[in-house]
Amino acid sequence: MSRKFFVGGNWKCNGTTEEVKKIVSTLNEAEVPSHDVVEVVVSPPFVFLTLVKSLLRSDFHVAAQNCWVRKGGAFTGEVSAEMLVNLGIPWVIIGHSERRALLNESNEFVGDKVAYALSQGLKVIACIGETLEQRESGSTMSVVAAQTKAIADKITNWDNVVLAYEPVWAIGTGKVATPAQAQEVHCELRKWLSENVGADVAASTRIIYGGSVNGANCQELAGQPDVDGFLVGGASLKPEFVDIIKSAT
Ligand SMILES: CCCS(=O)(=O)CCC(=O)O
Repeated sequence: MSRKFFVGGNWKCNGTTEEVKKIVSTLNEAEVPSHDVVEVVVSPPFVFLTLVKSLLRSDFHVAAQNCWVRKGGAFTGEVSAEMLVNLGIPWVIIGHSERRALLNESNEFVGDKVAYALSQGLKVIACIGETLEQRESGSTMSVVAAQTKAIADKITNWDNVVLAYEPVWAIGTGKVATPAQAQEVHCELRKWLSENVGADVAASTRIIYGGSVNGANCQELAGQPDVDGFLVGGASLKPEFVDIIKSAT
């Protein structure tokens, strides 16, 4: 089964109105493979979501960088899944390592959030990944399997889930996993899905890589059989994001 390549751009907490308009203009003018070949989603800060959605080309889509998902209303400062649906924002990133580490979002809480976001009609980029300490102790696969299990325990339909493997030690550090390291984890994750969820889900679920992807390393990473795309940080704010989109194989 072929899996459509997926390239997400996580702008994190960056940009002014003018800078956002400039990035969108660059994306709107870019010549990229058709949407049948690559699915492109950009994720601006909440405050720019509707502006980007209103200006972005129709074959690219917008994602929120998180959403609050618990019945009984959202905490001050949060944006609920329902609000994103109301605004016509189709995608949301959930479980990013920065939220897991800094806001203590547990595996179970992330699983609940993924399930609730899907139940509201959102499509989810679900992030998993190990820390440097966990990798150096040899527990990478047990960590990412536990994170994936916490999601699998709460959902039955994976059609609108993209799994994003983010080695925490590669985020914002300039350190990138080697293609072999990324392929090894992606392959093991697909095997875990096959053994614990089902062969069809394993074959169809996009597993994308995130962690210091740029225009120079994207081709080799994209050439790995179980790397189905990227979630790109800093480079997604630069024109080289177009080169990363073009790395779709
Ligand atoms: C899977 C999340 C990756 S991300 O969105 O944090 C980008 C990280 C980077 O490119 O440094």
